[in-house]
Order: sequence, then C-alpha cells, then structure tokens
Amino acid sequence: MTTIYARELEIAQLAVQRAAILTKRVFREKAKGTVSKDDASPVTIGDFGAQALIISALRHNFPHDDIVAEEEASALREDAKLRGMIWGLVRETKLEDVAAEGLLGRGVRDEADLLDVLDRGKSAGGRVGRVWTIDPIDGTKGFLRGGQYAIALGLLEDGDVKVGVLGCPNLPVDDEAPLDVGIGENQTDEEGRGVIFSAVVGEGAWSRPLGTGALQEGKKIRMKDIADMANASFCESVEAGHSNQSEAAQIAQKLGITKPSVRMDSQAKYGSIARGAGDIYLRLPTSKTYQEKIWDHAAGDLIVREAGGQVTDTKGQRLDFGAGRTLASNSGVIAAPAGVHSQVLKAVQDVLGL
Ligand SMILES: Nc1ncnc2c1ncn2[C@@H]1O[C@H](COP(=O)(O)O)[C@@H](OP(=O)(O)O)[C@H]1O
Ligand SMILES: [Mg+2]
Ligand SMILES: [Mg+2]
Ligand SMILES: [Mg+2]
Repeated sequence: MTTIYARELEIAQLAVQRAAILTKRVFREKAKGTVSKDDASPVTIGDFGAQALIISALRHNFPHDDIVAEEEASALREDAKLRGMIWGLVRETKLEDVAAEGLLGRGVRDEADLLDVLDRGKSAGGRVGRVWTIDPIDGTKGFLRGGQYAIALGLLEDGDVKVGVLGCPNLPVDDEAPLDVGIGENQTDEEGRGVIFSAVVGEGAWSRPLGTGALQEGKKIRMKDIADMANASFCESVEAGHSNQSEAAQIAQKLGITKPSVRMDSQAKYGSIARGAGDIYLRLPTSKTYQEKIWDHAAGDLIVREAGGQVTDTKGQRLDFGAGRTLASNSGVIAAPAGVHSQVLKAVQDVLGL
C-alpha cells in the first residue's frame, strides 16, 4: 500500500473517475459542442466539464496547491448557451457512491463559480511547491472520433512528478489485451473497457477498472522486457502533425522492428506500454518551435517509469516538468523499457542526425 501520497492518490483517482462519467455521457449524447481554440485545436463541452469537476475536487481537498490546467474560461464568458450546457452537465455528474462523492466536496456552486473554477488552472507552474497538472481530455481529436483519450492528472512537487493518474475510458480493462486504438465514432458499446492507471514515485504503478463509484481494487503493472526487437511493438500519435511518422518508421527499421506502428491518441500510449500491451512510445518533433505541454506527459511519464521504463527526450534528457507550463527544455519523447532505452535512443539520434 502507498504511504505518503495515499490521500492525493485516492482523491486524484476519484476525481478522474467522476470526470470520466461526464466525458462518456458527452460522447454518447453526440452533442459535443466543439469550439476551436486559437491554435485551431478543438475543445469540447467534455473538456470544460471534466476540468471543472477535477479542479473543484482539488480546491476542496488541497486548497493551497497550484494548478496548471489546459483549458480556461474565456470562450465561455462570451457564450451563455455553451456555458449553460456545461453547467448542466457539471451539476448532474456525481459518483454513484455517496461516501466517495462526499470526499470530492460540494462541487461547483453556480455558473459564475464554474468560470472561476476553470480559471484556477492558470498557474505558471515551476520548480517550487505543489502543482497539479490537468489535461481534462487528452487526445480531444481521439475523443471526437471514438479513438483513445485520457483524463490526465499529475502532482508535481518542486518540479518532480510524485503522483500520476490516467483515466482511459476506451482502453480494455484487461491488462493482457493487445494494443487497442478505440471504439469508433458510432460505437456505444463500452463493455469491458475503461481503466485507470496510477503511480506514486518510488512505489510502483497500478491499473484498476474505471468505475462510477468507489475505487475498485488495483493490480501492479510492469513493462514487458523486450527479448527480441523483431517482435517489439511501438506506438505513436494518430495525428501526423503531433509526431513525425516517417522518421519513426526509419527508426523502427533501424532497430529491426518488423511490425507496423500502432497509432493511438493520447497518453493511453504511456499506459499501454506501462502494462506491457506495447513496448515503445516515440514522439518525434514536427517543428522546431512547438513546446510539449506538461499536462500531456506528467502522468504518463511517472506511470511508465514506475512500471520499469525510462522516459527521456530525443537528447536523452529526462522530461523537465519544472520549466513552467511547457517542457521548454525538452524535445520529443522516447519511452521504452529500461533495458533497451539506450538502444532506442541511439537509433533515434542516428535517424534525426543528433
Ligand atoms: N504540433 C504538435 N506537436 C506535438 N503535440 C501537439 C502538437 N499540437 C498539439 N499537440 C498536443 O498533442 C496532444 C495529443 O497527443 P496525441 O497526438 O498523442 O494524441 C494534444 O493534447 P489535447 O488533445 O489534450 O489537446 C496537444 O496538446
Ligand atoms: Mg487541447
Ligand atoms: Mg493533451
Ligand atoms: Mg486536452
């Protein structure tokens, strides 16, 4: 059992579980209320609703902690209809277990509070103190197309990830299931799907079914050792704009990997390799200027490392979560079992000319 971060781990998992009730409802009801952000990426009522629910749980339990969250309220201040839809969903979403719901506090009070709660995620992050990172829906494009998505929550202390939680509603519960890329846009059959991955620094990583009430029992997960690269499987983004897929194919060939890549949205990739469903996750920069966001990696980084993996950027440096809201000092991500990471890194650097 966990020791010093037990309460953080419990609250984080319950908050993620409650947020997933909301995102699954939004997916089922097909009224996703998509709006575009400045960078042309989509955000849905699911993203806003999940973020509000998670922040309200953190505000209640850890009122002094900072929060770095992906979304903010400005689009809702100008759009009363969208705001009303989100408020309705947030108000109605509760865990089925009264005691578990009680642990998350009284929730969001009204529409004005909804905006305040969403904007509590604007911390600059950094190297000092406790900072939660929230990606309410990681892989929004995957969410929209019925691919994989993750609700991601991490706790940083002085710039290091101490607790990581990933709720993956569309992944198989079964840790032995093969890599799975989702359910499809018109599917509603969620039978056998929904998993929460979690990790605490120094204590390991777990998976458990993503439920709708109290937390279910967890199991320790470990990465698979790669005996033969020919049989290794690697995952990458579905979106070619998020990771360079042609360079990844060259790297795979150099390593002697024979299987084609598995393209999967979101941090479900980190969870999938952490439980041994896949082996390697490559994220290769597509531009010199894009900086990876800390909420896209904090939970996944810890879960993979606690399951026996190593996570670095393409330069071989650990991901630096203390640099602010972005991984400003890193470039790309290479996640692999510790025993082969240096071999994978070398192949990456050969192909990228580093
Ligand atoms: N040019 C880019 N390079 C790398 N990542 C990018 C990117 N543009 C957007 N992203 C990030 O890629 C995330 C999805 O990752 P993946 O491709 O692994 O599914 C997005 O998270 P959101 O969906 O939360 O916005 C977004 O933050
Ligand atoms: Mg986004
Ligand atoms: Mg994201
Ligand atoms: Mg997101």
